[in-house]
Amino acid sequence: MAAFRHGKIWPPYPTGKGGRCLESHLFESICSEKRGVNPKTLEAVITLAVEIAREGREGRKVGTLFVVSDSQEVLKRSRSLILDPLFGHPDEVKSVEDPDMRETVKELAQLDGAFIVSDDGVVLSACRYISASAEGVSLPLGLGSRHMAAASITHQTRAVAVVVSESSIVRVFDDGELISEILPEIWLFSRFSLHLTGPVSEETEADVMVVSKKED
Ligand SMILES: Nc1ncnc2c1ncn2[C@@H]1O[C@H](COP(=O)(O)OP(=O)(O)OP(=O)(O)O)[C@@H](O)[C@H]1O
Repeated sequence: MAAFRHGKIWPPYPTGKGGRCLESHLFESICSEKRGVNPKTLEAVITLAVEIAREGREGRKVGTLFVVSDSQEVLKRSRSLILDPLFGHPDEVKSVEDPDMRETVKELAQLDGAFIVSDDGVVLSACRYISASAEGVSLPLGLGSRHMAAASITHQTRAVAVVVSESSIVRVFDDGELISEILPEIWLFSRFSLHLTGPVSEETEADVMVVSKKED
């Protein structure tokens, strides 16, 4: 079972085989204090998102969305698509750093909708439809409704959103803007098109590339 321990993804990928372990400082520039969300929670969510993008589920690609922090405002701007599978479970078992919870999230990620994660790292709700208005949000062309929901909710609240695209790219949104694209190894061997525009920085480690918008 994969786990997030001491700032590392462990065991290495693919799960159960020999290989590398991804040091968490690859995500440090994304998870800085200036995002206004708990950096430890954001890092755990991004690491989980990269795991989902790389592993998929039962041989299939999986896409999903995490909305991190400002959870009361995010809950107000979203609704359950089905009876919430996380409802009624104590917060102690719903930490995004807990290996059992991470496996549960990977299973639930196959369902429609978003996960809502509190600033202190509790996965509060799953399968949420985000109904934030897209007014004033400009998204790079070619991204669909999951990405629009991520951009919109971060425009309307103080949350940061992490999208796992079914095309195995992880994208991070803050303040209604795409701020980072994370490419697992499959993309590094082929042509890929980034949606970030303007000056960007690139970091590569253990077959993961992080491309981030350069801060002003
Ligand atoms: N407002 C929303 N809130 C939560 N989830 C959404 C919302 N809109 C779409 N989704 C989810 O995104 C899924 C894919 O939609 P779509 O293909 O339009 O998105 P996309 O941005 O192109 O994502 P991908 O790159 O994964 O295909 C939907 O099946 C649904 O589960």
